[in-house]
Amino acid sequence: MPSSYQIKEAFYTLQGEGARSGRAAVFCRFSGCNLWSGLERDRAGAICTFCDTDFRGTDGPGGGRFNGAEALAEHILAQWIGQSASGDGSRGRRYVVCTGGEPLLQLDAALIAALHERDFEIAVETNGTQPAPPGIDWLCVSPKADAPLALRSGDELKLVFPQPDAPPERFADLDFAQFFLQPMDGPQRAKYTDWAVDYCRRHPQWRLSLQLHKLLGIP
Ligand SMILES: C[S@@+](CC[C@H](N)C(=O)[O-])C[C@H]1O[C@@H](n2cnc3c(N)ncnc32)[C@H](O)[C@@H]1O
Ligand SMILES: Nc1nc2[nH]cc(C(=O)O)c2c(=O)[nH]1
Ligand code: SF4
Ligand SMILES: [Mg+2]
Repeated sequence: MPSSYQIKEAFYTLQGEGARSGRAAVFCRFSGCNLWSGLERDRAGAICTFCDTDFRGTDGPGGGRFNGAEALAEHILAQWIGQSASGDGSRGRRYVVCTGGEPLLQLDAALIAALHERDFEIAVETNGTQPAPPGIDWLCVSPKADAPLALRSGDELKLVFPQPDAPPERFADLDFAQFFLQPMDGPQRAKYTDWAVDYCRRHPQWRLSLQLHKLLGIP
């Protein structure tokens, strides 16, 4: 039986965070997360309490229930409006960012194969608590203080900062190619941004990730 995927929304924009910020991508936001129900009444008691995202249900723009990997991959392809570059094909390659919610609760080998068949490079934004299927091209892990990490290597580690029980030093020796601090959005964002700037100045292993899409007012 083919898998069924629940998608909150799917949209074409620029990646706003981390090493690949500025790159055109289809964002596929999977519904549901293992660290919070997504209901405001549950937030204070959740494992992850600072989430900036509505990932409940399938009612967002481009959202829905998809029966099978082929159907979802076709839907993602339909969002891609970028032109392919001339040349050897590696420039301007199709790019999909699987996020959520927690994408690794649903992303599987069938969907990875169906996206690769459509010439997508596949990125994942994950809280790192779930094992990852093989074939992901770009893995971004964003640890949460109270959630043990199953994924301890990858392309980038992007820590929302500050988290009192998750100082950057806790992650600095893990096997990632790049390390980012992303100021926690909310009422204190300006102050946390100053703190993150200060930390990156003193610890050059870490780079600053601003959420570009919020600064620009794009999705
Ligand atoms: C909404 S999460 C979805 C993917 C996955 N569940 C995760 O946590 O990585 C996408 C990214 O937004 C970050 N994020 C969530 N809430 C944030 C906030 N209030 N301020 C800054 N970044 C935030 C997460 O840490 C993660 O890097
Ligand atoms: N433009 C844009 N970039 C993003 N990078 C990570 C996002 C996410 O919600 O996972 C996100 C998002 O929601 N929008
Ligand atoms: S783990 Fe990610 S999606 Fe889940 S509540 Fe935290 S930030 Fe939001
Ligand atoms: Mg977001």
